[in-house]
Amino acid sequence: MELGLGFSILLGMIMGWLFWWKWKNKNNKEMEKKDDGDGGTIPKGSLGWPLIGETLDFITCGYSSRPVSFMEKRKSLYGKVFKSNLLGLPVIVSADPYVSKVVLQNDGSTFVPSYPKSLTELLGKDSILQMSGSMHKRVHGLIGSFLKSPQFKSRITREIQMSVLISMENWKDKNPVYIQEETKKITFEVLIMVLMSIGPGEELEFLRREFGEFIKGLICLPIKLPGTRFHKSLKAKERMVKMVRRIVEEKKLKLERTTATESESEGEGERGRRPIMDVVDVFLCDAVESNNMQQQQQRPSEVISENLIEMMIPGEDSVPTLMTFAVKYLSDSPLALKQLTEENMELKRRKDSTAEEYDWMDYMSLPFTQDVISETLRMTNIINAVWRKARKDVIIKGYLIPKGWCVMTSFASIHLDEENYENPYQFDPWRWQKKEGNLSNSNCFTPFGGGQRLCPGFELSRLEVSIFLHHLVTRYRWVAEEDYSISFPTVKMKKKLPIIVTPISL
Ligand code: HEM
Repeated sequence: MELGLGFSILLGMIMGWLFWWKWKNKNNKEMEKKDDGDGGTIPKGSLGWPLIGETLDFITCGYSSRPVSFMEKRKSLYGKVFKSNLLGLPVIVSADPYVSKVVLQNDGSTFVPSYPKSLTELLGKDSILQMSGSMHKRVHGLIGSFLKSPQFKSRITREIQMSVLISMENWKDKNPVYIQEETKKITFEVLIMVLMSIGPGEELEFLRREFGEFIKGLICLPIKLPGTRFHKSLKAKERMVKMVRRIVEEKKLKLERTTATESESEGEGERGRRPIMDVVDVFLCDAVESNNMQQQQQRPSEVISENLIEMMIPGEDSVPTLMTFAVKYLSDSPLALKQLTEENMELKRRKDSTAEEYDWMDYMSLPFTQDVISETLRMTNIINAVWRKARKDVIIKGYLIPKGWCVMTSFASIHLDEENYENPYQFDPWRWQKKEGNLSNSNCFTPFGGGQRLCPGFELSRLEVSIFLHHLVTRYRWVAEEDYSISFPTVKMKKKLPIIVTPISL
């Protein structure tokens, strides 16, 4: 009896699989028929196994020492643009700089961001990462202009310096120093300062703890049952929203009072003088200035709080990873470390002799330091790809991307392609001085994405790393203990990069 039941289930599964396979092939053939009509062809490639597609190979390569091997294998079979099926979705993978550029530069009319379900649910419907069109353009512009403003730059330079120096102060008693942990503490402090002007203390620690809990659920099964990973993340987010909302409301009250006083005493012209200290101010002032307070009052603090929490996601892990890998590459490349130290010592001597404060430009205009950062970004591929979904059929360079399919623009494949970079696996900051061939082609270097969604934090990230490296090499010598990188699900050093530091006596 049991044998009979088992056999029936097995037969049922085989029949189901055959139907699915037949249906899928029919669908593909229909798609390919479409190719002839309008001039584009769906790229070559394989959709892999039923349901799982090529996901297993994708993940296995991700865990290996060479995560781009998934792309490399298929590039050699099908070319730089190929089709696949990943995480249950039909995908066009692009390792072609031009195709990726066209996808990234789209204004949202053809391509919209595509994220795993767990992430979209945790972010909520008003999320910046998911919005598109004119609303996205406005919010992106507001954040970008704030982060580029001279007032912000000079204030944040001082804040970052302070945070780096306080952290490094204790290092000599800490050996070994775990770079990945130390940098995470520094950059989280900076991020929260940028977003809502909260300095070290209980509130910062609360956010650090809850955010750590929240992000664990970004890539998991989106099941809301108590006890599940996803449910714990949702709860952590609720606690954060509650706290951030209080801060937003306090600031809003202050802003409303100032606005009322201004209108009574000095008139409209004075509004531009309101100091904008952080991203909360940016959002609140925008609401006032666009005379939008009424609409904003319906659910303002909630949406602003959610947006702020969501802005922590791209900023929280990426900058410390960049710092950690810069230290790793420099530890393995004594010549680069020597040149970087000389350049930074020169700046330190100049500053010490004049007793002048450092400003944004002092750090950002060190050419070799910037080359070290570019080379670290190229090799580390912190965000190795972005995903978009096609809202309609589109043809790029003769490739048809069907409506509903995703496009994965693989930055890592382009950054590690020997057609674009000679000896791509070699850490060579000097290559940026030559600026030959494809190095001058900005489509071949996109660690911060591109087009409408170009990372608004790109200069801030470079500044943070420049300040960190400056104070590291002018204060300490170090020896790195053995460690190695892992790439899945995110890039990091397996043992958090322990280093033994010795203070430099000048
Ligand atoms: C090394 C550090 C960083 C890297 C490599 C990085 C990379 C990226 C990339 C590739 C994107 C584009 C995503 C897409 O096209 O869908 C992006 C978007 C974004 N990044 Fe960064 N990021 C970094 C640091 C930061 C920091 C410090 C902040 C916060 C201040 C930040 C805030 C954002 C935001 C808000 C977006 C979304 C922009 C939009 O969709 O309009 N990022 N980042």
